[in-house]
Amino acid sequence: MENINIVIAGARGRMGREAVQLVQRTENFQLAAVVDHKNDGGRLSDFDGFTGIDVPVYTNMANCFQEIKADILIDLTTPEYGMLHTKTALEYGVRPVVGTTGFSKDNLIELEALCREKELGCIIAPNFAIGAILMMKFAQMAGKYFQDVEIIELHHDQKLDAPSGTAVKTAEMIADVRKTKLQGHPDEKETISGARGAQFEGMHIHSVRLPGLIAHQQVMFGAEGQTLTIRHDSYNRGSFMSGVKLAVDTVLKIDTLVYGLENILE
Ligand SMILES: NC(=O)C1=CN([C@@H]2O[C@H](COP(=O)(O)OP(=O)(O)OC[C@H]3O[C@@H](n4cnc5c(N)ncnc54)[C@H](O)[C@@H]3O)[C@@H](O)[C@H]2O)C=CC1
Ligand SMILES: O=C(O)C1=N[C@H](C(=O)O)C[C@H](O)C1
Repeated sequence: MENINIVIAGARGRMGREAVQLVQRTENFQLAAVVDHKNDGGRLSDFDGFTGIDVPVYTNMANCFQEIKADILIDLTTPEYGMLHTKTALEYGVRPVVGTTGFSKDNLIELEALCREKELGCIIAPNFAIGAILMMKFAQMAGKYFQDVEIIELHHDQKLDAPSGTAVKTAEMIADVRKTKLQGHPDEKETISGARGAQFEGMHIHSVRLPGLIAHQQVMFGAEGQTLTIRHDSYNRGSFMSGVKLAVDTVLKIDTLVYGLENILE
């Protein structure tokens, strides 16, 4: 089995640390470098928690790809930098696996075109947890039969984006099959702004942020005399890693943009 050379952006973050561990313990995965917002020219081992992981740190993605042979970029940063990193990777012939959430529709359209132009694969996965993918697929199945749905996503209070990428993706998947409906009473009024949450094609999305939580989502459907609740819980960030591995293995074999792990799960 040939080695796969991987660069991780955001390696010192909550997800990045877990991804470094995944790469370290996977036989043919090789950590080539990391991209951080500080310590350019340093080594990852300079930072707490990375003893013995002696790879270079870059603050500039283009400089990194000019000096390092890489097959894959794993990006776990912020939407602004994630987009820049993903475009730079594709420009340098490196295939991105992106877990960073908060990309806009326009971002996805731009990246799809760039993948086509470069004939390179790129996987953008709002959620790498297999259970979360199933939750989204089950919610999509239910959305065909229930027009009334509310999405409640619950995350740790250090999360920057709301609603979560998973909630947006879930709403998009349901919208693909659901007959459009503006939910709730036509005359309903928020006496405190935001009480009914965000709206996506008439569906409501509610974002809960609390210390103690990791990543959770429940999709509630209602109809005459019944409700259906589909829920997924990630209790630790290890829950995302089998999906990251699947994405790395798969992105090498494709030459288009894939948005959502459900599209590659067999
Ligand atoms: N797809 C999935 O399954 C999951 C996705 N996420 C997403 O991953 C992203 C990161 O989440 P966390 O690890 O919780 O956040 P975090 O805040 O712990 O980590 C982000 C890291 O990115 C680094 N960073 C910021 N700007 C940078 C730059 N210009 N260059 C390089 N590194 C930079 C920060 O220093 C930090 O170490 C978020 O967008 C989050 O929504 C999180 C969990 C699961
Ligand atoms: O920031 C997080 O933690 C998570 N982000 C992703 C999202 O926005 O959906 C995936 C997971 O929910 C954890």
